[in-house]
Amino acid sequence: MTPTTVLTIAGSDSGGGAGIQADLKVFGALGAYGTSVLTAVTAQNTRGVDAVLALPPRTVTEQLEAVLADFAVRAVKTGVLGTPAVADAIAEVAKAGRLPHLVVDPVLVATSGHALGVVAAVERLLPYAEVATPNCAEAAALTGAPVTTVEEMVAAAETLAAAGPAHVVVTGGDVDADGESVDVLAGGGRTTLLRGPRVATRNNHGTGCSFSAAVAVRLALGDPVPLAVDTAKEYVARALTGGRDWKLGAGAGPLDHFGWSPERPVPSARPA
Ligand SMILES: Nc1ncnc2c1ncn2[C@@H]1O[C@H](COP(=O)(O)OP(=O)(O)OP(=O)(O)O)[C@@H](O)[C@H]1O
Ligand SMILES: Cc1ncc(CO)c(N)n1
Repeated sequence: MTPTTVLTIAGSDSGGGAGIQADLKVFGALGAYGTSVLTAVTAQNTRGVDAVLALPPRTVTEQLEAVLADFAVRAVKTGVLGTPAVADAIAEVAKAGRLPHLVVDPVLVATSGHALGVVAAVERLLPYAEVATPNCAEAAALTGAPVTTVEEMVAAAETLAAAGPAHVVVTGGDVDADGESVDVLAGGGRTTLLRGPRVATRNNHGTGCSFSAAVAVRLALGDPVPLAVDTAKEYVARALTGGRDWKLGAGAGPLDHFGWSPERPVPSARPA
């Protein structure tokens, strides 16, 4: 048996809950072999981001070429891109058709408010995405319209899907929709609401990274986009539930990526 290979192009989170570290955990938990291209190094913990160092485009390209030259990469996700120059370098490779099943998580701002990316960089890559996964704040920055309700999430997902990516999921981690957590999937002329119970926890660091990484694994394993997104939402809900009472760090703690917690009532995401 040879595992399916997935690639993350993202930044390092020294606290281990988001970024490259979260992605590699998700890949392993969902049964894929993970490779990684580092774009930036953050000094970060559960309380916030203290510093960000973007790597030079050449260093990113060298890592990317090393991985692509030696592994049969079946899906790719991107997170923090660092700079527009790095985004350009990655976009060149995507344009050449060398980044299959590309999932672009347009990371702009950490939950703590620290800037992690710029719209100008994200926009270079979005046209090549099979799935883009902005949260509400990112969808608002990309469309220029407010995104705070489910109706506004639908409008933003449809606007973004009409402008580049084949599919867009606007994730609603920050929107409490009557006790539910609702994501909106738009693409291929259809819009679907994904609903699941909202997990009450402070430990939500890295939900967006984990979600997009899970989508990439499921695409690599052959799921069509709606099923991949549905499965990823369910995975994140389980990981949130499992880590609900964890005390790792004093701020927003990480998820239970590997399902270590013994009692995990399993909420299910269901398309509406
Ligand atoms: N409290 C919660 N309960 C259930 N699902 C949640 C909760 N918070 C987030 N999610 C789910 O997690 C996934 C990621 O969404 P979210 O909007 O939190 O991403 P994000 O803001 O980019 O995350 P982060 O920036 O913290 O990494 C979505 O499927 C969303 O519905
Ligand atoms: C490195 C990194 N990537 C992404 C996020 C967004 O959660 C973060 N906090 N840190």
